[in-house]
Amino acid sequence: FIWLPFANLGSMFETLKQTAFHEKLDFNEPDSQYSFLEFGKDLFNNIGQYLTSAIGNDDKMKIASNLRELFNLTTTTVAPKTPKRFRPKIIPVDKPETTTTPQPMPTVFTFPYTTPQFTTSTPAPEIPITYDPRPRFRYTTTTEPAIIKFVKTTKAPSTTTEEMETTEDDIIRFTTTTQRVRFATFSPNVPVTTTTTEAPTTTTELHTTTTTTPYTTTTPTTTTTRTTTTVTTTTPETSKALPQYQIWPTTTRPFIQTAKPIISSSESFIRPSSIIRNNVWKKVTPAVTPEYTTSVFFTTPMTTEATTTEEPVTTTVTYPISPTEVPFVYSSTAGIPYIIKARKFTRPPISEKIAVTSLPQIHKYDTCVPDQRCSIKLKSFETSDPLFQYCYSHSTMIDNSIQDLLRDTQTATSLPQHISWHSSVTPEVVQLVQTLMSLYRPSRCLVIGVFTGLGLLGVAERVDSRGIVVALEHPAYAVFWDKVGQKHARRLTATQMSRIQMRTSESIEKSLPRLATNEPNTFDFVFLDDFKRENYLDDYEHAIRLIRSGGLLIINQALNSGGVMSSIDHMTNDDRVIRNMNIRIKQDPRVSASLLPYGGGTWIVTKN
Ligand SMILES: C[S@@+](CC[C@H](N)C(=O)[O-])C[C@H]1O[C@@H](n2cnc3c(N)ncnc32)[C@H](O)[C@@H]1O
Repeated sequence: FIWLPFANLGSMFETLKQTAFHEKLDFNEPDSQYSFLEFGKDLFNNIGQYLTSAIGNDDKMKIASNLRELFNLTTTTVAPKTPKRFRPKIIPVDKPETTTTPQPMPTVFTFPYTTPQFTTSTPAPEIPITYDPRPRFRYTTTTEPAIIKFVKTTKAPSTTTEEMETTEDDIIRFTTTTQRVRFATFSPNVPVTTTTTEAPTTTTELHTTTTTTPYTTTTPTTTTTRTTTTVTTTTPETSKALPQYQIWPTTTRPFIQTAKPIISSSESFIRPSSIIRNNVWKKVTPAVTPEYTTSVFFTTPMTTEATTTEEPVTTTVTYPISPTEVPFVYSSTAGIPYIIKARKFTRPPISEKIAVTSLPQIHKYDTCVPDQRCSIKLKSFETSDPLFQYCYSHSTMIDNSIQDLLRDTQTATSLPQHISWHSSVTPEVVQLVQTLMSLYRPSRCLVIGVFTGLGLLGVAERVDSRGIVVALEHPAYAVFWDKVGQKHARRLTATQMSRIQMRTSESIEKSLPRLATNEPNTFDFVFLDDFKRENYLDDYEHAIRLIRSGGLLIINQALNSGGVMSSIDHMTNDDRVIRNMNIRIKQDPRVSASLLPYGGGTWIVTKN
């Protein structure tokens, strides 16, 4: 009674009455402790008004006590109400998470490290972390079925033979294409040297045969002369057709291919033997090798011309043409059929400009420049810093097939403008992933972002023999795995290959939350290497939900080429998101994590 507000006793009694009503207490019962409410309301109203106007607070308390005695009221403790139904705690989604706990001042050394000095011009304020811990998408379906893809490719050298009829008047012009690959060697304190290597070539040979067949009609005897030219194309084995180079020699310095192939053309003219008479291309068999697609175009109809000779003549002429990696065979005479061989997938026609601009730029690891976006090159592709080169070159060498895949990624065609082979994970990170995976052989692995599959194959090699590797990729970019990565997946055993579950039916923004909703806490290992860095914060949250306690998460490209250290004015959007993610990981009580300045910046995160 005395705890209630004292301003207006009348309304106070009204309130009590309401309470009693809600508690289902009958205040009209004479025995009820609330029975005074009904009769005393008006009386107390008057007393209340009097008290309010006439006396001070202390006196009010005394009077209240007297009134209690007067009406023989006992103070009873009312049991707290049990909540009628569960009310979930509402977590603010957009509010920034801030740490309010004051950090003790370090005495001996500073940890975590202080803000770098180079950002003094505009001190970077803390960027609010806006992340939504709830799944964005709710799906009722179960996990989508695994799509397991197998590739079967042949890599043996192949020879194809095409036969055609031709004539001496016809000048057959062969455009031969030489591929030269420039690549540079660089290592600590050694200037860049550029070497040019001739790519092994395909040889084409012409064998011309003329057969004259007599046949009898009327006098005189008529014979048909038919000239056949055989074009034999020999394609060397793919692996030999590409220049050999190594990324991680264990004993010598790193030797990195940095340039793309330059294609130059030369022409040679061949006049077939004078015996050849007929201008007829009789038969053209498309040369289909595993590496080539051949298109055959005919622009003239087949004709035969009969001439009179005494006896059949057979002659063979051989024209070796070398090099002809991508031969164009056609006639100088209009209307003569020609053959165009489509270019090999891994050998795109690359303009001189691209080849020249792709020569390596040597970056030394350095501090950032004030008033600019910070750009630090740390990847083995880019740095010539002695420390990093030493570390990278002394790391265990990744196997040849991963080097081959990297090389094919470098020369792969049809890369959209915004993707280059630089999007590929670096070999040193694949090495790091494999080393960590060897420690505890995870069973259920997830690779977010596949591209040509360098990381995916690295993971597939180390996954436990009973495990699986789920790989998420955008449908629009799945082509790189299909066309480049899968070719190299043949080095995996059939069981290793069958462990890869490629999911490319929807974008990561959809597939990852769905997976996190359906299969939380089930993955032993997650490799996050998404191209869309603006999703990194969300991806991190989903990845943490997916990983079991004790599981491992590796995040590639966590420094965004140093951009995360820029002052706020010079940050790109991606820099901001990755910086927020880094802050989030630093503050995340669920994990224990280390950020290494290795590759493009690598997070090693374990879930507690
Ligand atoms: C940096 S690359 C991954 C490199 C790869 N981990 C490797 O081992 O070389 C990023 C990949 O994420 C994919 N990606 C980007 N945005 C995506 C999205 N929204 N959904 C699905 N995949 C996406 C891109 O297609 C690209 O292949």
